[in-house]
Amino acid sequence: MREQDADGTGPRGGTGPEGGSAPEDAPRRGFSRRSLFGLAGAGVVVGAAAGGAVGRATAPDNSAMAGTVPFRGAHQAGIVTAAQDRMHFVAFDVITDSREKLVSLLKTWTSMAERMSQGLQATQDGATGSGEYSPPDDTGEALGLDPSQLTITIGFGPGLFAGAPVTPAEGEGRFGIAARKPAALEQMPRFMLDALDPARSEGDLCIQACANDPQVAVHAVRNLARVGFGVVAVRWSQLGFGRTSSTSTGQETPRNLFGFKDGTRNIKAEDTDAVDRFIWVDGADDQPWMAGGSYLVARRIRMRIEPWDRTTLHEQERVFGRDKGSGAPLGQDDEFDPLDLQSKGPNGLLIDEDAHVRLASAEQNGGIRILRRGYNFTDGSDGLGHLDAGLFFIAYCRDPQKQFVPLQDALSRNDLLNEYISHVGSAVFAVPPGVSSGDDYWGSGLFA
Ligand SMILES: C=CC1=C(C)c2cc3[nH]c(cc4nc(cc5[nH]c(cc1n2)c(C)c5CCC(=O)O)C(CCC(=O)O)=C4C)c(C)c3C=C
Ligand SMILES: [Fe+2]
Repeated sequence: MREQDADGTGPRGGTGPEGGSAPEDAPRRGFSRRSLFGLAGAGVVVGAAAGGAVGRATAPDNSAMAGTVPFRGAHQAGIVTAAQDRMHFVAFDVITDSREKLVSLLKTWTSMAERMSQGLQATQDGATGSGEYSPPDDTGEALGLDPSQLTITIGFGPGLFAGAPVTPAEGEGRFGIAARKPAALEQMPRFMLDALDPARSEGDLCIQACANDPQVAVHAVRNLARVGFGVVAVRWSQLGFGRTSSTSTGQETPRNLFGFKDGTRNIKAEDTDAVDRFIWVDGADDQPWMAGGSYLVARRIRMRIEPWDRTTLHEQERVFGRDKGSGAPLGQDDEFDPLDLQSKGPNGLLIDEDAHVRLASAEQNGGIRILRRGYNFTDGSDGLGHLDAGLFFIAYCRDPQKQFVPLQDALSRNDLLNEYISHVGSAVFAVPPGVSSGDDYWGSGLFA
């Protein structure tokens, strides 16, 4: 992150705020301590892969640190963007009833998010430019760090549309937008075995910051939260340290904390038919302001790693229906071999009737698919001698009621995985389309 940009228009050599900049266009940053480590890390991964050893699928290489992801476009970044290695997710309560203050914050956030995605400080004055007698405009912990493919994605929760109006307004609700609430934006129903903690659930707004450097993601969330003082309050937040799915065919499939490859049959950005069909909202679906947007479902899923670690390999593979080493469907050889749900061995179905992949498959669910973009987490201890570890599951879909809800309903009833997991947090957000040119801002269509 550069200390200050000279003209406020974007990074040197970049394509400006409209086009964003591709990784190749990113500003050259010299050899900081961090980028030397990045190069060394890349070397190790390449070397290991060439030797046939098991490398770290999610290790960031130098280009992953230096690159920027375009902020503007028809869709927000951070959805079909190749999943970065780190995440900081935060849900906010809006604590004002002033529509004007909320809109003003959304405009400020848009400008800051665009700058930070470009590897710039949150504002032009930054950490040191607003004089000795004012609090710095940027908190400073990302100074000297690379952009790290930071993406910042915003979502609007159901609560934003609700509440009694303070002053009579067009569409009712506390911000006059109740009539614009999409039908798809309903809180999740209660699923079987849900053990939800209200303090880790719901929220009026969310920010998903993903990057290949954890400090870059945390810096982004922290600075947005900082300027939201008096308008928003942090309700809950979650750090994620390793992606649990691939969203691009160019990415190696990572592993979750149960040690299994996760994301093999995820929707990939290159499959544009599936992306259009299952992720992006169409203008005719419901509320026109959501055209080009999507819906985000977040589930904090605790994974009982201690009993899992005492379970035999055979049982672990039966639970998922896949081979632990290769990731292949049981009965097949390679990770990407087709899932044959009918194939039988001497003891019956090779993929158990209640195996996770069977119950979650499109074949078993009327063709439904979702985009998975989750992260591993460990958050200290549960106070009972266990690690509080799990998967912060993030799904993007065109209509959560028609995609996530039936899928999770089926899983919650019969999934063999249920013995080892527990859903402890839940939230849903409408993710508006991307920001276009000029003065456009996050949610402009909703507040127009
Ligand atoms: C409601 C949706 C899903 C939840 C919740 C969920 C939790 C969950 N999943 C794993 C690990 C794996 N999931 C895999 C596949 C898979 N999972 C879902 C959906 C949910 N998972 C889908 C739609 C699929 C794809 C099914 C298919 O079509 O084959 C896999 C296998 C590899 C892969 O394809 O990704 C693993 C492994 C965990 C650990 C977990 C909760 C903690
Ligand atoms: Fe899954």
